[in-house]
Amino acid sequence: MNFNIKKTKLPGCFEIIPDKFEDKRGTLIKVFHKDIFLEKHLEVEFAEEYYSISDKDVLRGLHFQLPPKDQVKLVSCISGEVFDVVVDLRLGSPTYGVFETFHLSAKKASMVYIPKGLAHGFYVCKEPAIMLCKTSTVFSPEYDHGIHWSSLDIPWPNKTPKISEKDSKLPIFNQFNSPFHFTEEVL
Ligand SMILES: Cc1cn([C@H]2C[C@H](O)[C@@H](COP(=O)(O)OP(=O)(O)O[C@H]3O[C@@H](C)C(=O)[C@@H](O)[C@H]3O)O2)c(=O)[nH]c1=O
Repeated sequence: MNFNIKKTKLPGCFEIIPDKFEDKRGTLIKVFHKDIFLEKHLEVEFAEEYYSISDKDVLRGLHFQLPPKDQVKLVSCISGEVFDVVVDLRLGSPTYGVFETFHLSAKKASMVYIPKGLAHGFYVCKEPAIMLCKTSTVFSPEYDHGIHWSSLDIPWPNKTPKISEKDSKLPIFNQFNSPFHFTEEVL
């Protein structure tokens, strides 16, 4: 088995397309393989894994943890469909302030590998959307932070999504003083 690792325009951020094993019963998809990830120079030390279940029109994000609790994330949509977004917040990055979008679905099965210093969020196009997320550090509420979803003219499919009260109070990108710095290591 293998993973097709596609570069995105954001250094260190990849779309990962796993092999699909299909037979008359259905499909089997592997979302992580330590040796292959090591070979491809991807993070293998994940500290937590969780999933969220969301209805249509829900938007979660754009989230990240602040240093020193910043984290690599590996996300995939295992039910429904989402419009997924990452934003580069790394000062000195050639793509600082640039976003990348992905269409993730249970059917397509691709994943997004998100390095430290990027904000992440998604909008639910088809419910129930189940998003699986591995993180390289444990959840730390004091370091949990984000930028407002409406930052940067991201072409969200819906301009009036359902969001949490916490997300409605996040600062917009232009008012966020980024503590993240770009390092060549992610290339
Ligand atoms: C993310 C997270 C939340 N929680 C708790 C805090 C809160 O009471 C409840 C819901 O948290 P939130 O509102 O932050 O959940 P949510 O908005 O789904 O947060 C997620 O959004 C997407 C976009 C991501 O990228 C994820 O990494 C994560 O930040 O779950 C944990 O205990 N551990 C966790 O790892």
